[in-house]
Amino acid sequence: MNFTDILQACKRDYVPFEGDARPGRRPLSLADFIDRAAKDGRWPVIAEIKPASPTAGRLRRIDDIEPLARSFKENGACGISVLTEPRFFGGSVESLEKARCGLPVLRKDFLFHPAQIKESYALGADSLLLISSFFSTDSLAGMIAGSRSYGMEPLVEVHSEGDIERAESAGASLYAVNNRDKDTLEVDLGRTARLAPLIDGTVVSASGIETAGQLAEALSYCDAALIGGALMRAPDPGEALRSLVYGRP
Ligand SMILES: O=C(O)c1ccccc1NCC(=O)[C@H](O)[C@H](O)COP(=O)(O)O
Repeated sequence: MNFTDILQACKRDYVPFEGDARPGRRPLSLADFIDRAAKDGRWPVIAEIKPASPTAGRLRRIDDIEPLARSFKENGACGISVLTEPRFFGGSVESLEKARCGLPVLRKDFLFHPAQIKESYALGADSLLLISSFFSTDSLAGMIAGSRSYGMEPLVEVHSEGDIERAESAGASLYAVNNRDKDTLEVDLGRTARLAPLIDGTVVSASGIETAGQLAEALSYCDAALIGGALMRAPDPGEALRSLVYGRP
């Protein structure tokens, strides 16, 4: 089950959003919260809520998202990433609203359709993930512009130099280097070291970061890190986050 398989399944399951966008909400800026954390002397970490994953299976039973999100905020997170894909990640779109706690909430999903931008805004997201390789340059530019029309700066995920070129041409400013291979799903933290220096913008290193040493290494190339599995597997996810955010090796 690789990225392409998951995307195809998401396309098959997709029901177009026809709800109301509930205009008037001003999304929070992930880049601003990343800067703020760095200025406060915290390691900027986006804490991810991920009940399950294709590589790990069931990670954590989460009966109540709200206290988990609050504990991530209290323990120094600069943002909350919420997996909303149900079949492979055990997520739900309702979790976005529940995760709102004064930090920017990222909708982490395999998004592909322009209507999903309005949907993400309506559901309470402050940002949304766009995986560069899923789009042509023109369609990615359209998705980025569409997100900005709702005040959301999308996090554009790259896996290769080609993905970076497409994202730059499409006008991205907030990037995630995903250390997980799209085909094999293997993690290579060296990808952050190779790709982050090629990017002009705010850069987040995502996937496979488990220890304070790995976080420090990632942050020597990037502005922030996105961590899911290591927090979901911990007996106390807030405490695990705290030791990463404040416990510099
Ligand atoms: O997490 C997976 O197993 C996975 C498999 C296939 C496609 C995507 C996958 N994860 C999505 C993510 O990008 C991660 O949840 C995120 O970067 C956090 O990674 P981690 O800290 O390794 O849980």
